[in-house]
Amino acid sequence: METAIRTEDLTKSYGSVTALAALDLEIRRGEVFGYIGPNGAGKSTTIRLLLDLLRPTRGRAEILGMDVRRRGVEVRRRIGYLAGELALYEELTGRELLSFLARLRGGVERPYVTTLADRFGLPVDRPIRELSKGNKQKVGLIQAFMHRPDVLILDEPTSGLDPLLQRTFHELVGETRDAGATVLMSSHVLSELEHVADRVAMIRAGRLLAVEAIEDLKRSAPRQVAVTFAAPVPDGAFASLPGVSGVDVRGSLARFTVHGGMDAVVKAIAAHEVVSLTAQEPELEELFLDRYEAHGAQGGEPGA
Ligand SMILES: Nc1ncnc2c1ncn2[C@@H]1O[C@H](COP(=O)(O)OP(=O)(O)OP(=O)(O)O)[C@@H](O)[C@H]1O
Repeated sequence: METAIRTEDLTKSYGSVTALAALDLEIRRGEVFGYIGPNGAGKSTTIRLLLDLLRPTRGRAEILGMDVRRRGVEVRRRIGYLAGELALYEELTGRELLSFLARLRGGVERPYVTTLADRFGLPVDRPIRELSKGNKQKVGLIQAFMHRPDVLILDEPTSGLDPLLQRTFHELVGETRDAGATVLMSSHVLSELEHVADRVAMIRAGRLLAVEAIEDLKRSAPRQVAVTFAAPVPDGAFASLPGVSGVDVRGSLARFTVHGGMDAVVKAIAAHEVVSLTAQEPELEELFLDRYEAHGAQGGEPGA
């Protein structure tokens, strides 16, 4: 397995406040990695340490095998970065700013910049200062993607984007991953990541709680099943099946919860004539929140 981003014992303290505590993270090449946590959890701190915009109190970070402190210039050439708080040259138009940044970077294909601007529907000829938050975010996203970097590090990329544009963004992330790039993106809500991320790390109060594959989260999550049969089924029909709980059979309508694989359930259902069936996907957000609560933490801010 090739590693795109690795941190070892990465720690940042501000006086007695530990913004990030001993983070060990390994992000594979070619994966989309979500980084989620509530406000103040330490997401931006991690990202700023990776970009070498902050100096760690302890520990180190590597991108594409290069130490981010010692080889910062080389590292930055290979990455695209979207800051959580954008600072753009307000007097320039989007087109002017993007050409300026493209010249600074070098190696940018102009037609690709135009394609990205068209995809996001950026009004390229208006001064940045006149743009809405969402339109400014588009400029930030385009400059992060335009040189087709090997690694993208995006702090709250969907902030300010409407649902349609979020989809455009997700499609772009998918294509970029398929082309072999690695994407690290932060968010404070899982629903923004679940359609696009391969794995998700949860951070809270500066500490990494868990790293999970979205697929595993979904697979292990309980599903609510409701089946309407053509004729009444026996009361105890599904109670003894593996992973089934909370069975409620009323005449021809059966409801229950399934944990794990659905195979035995589907086969048992198929023994009867089925009129309709729904199996509700769980809200992953809730699953995550359950886990947060299990850790007993309340707020996102680290303790002193
Ligand atoms: N310069 C600083 N001085 C003191 N404390 C700081 C400083 N920068 C960040 N912190 C603290 O570090 C913690 C982590 O902040 P960080 O910005 O990384 O959180 P975040 O997860 O990105 O949150 P958000 O979703 O609100 O952006 C917070 O408690 C914050 O108050």
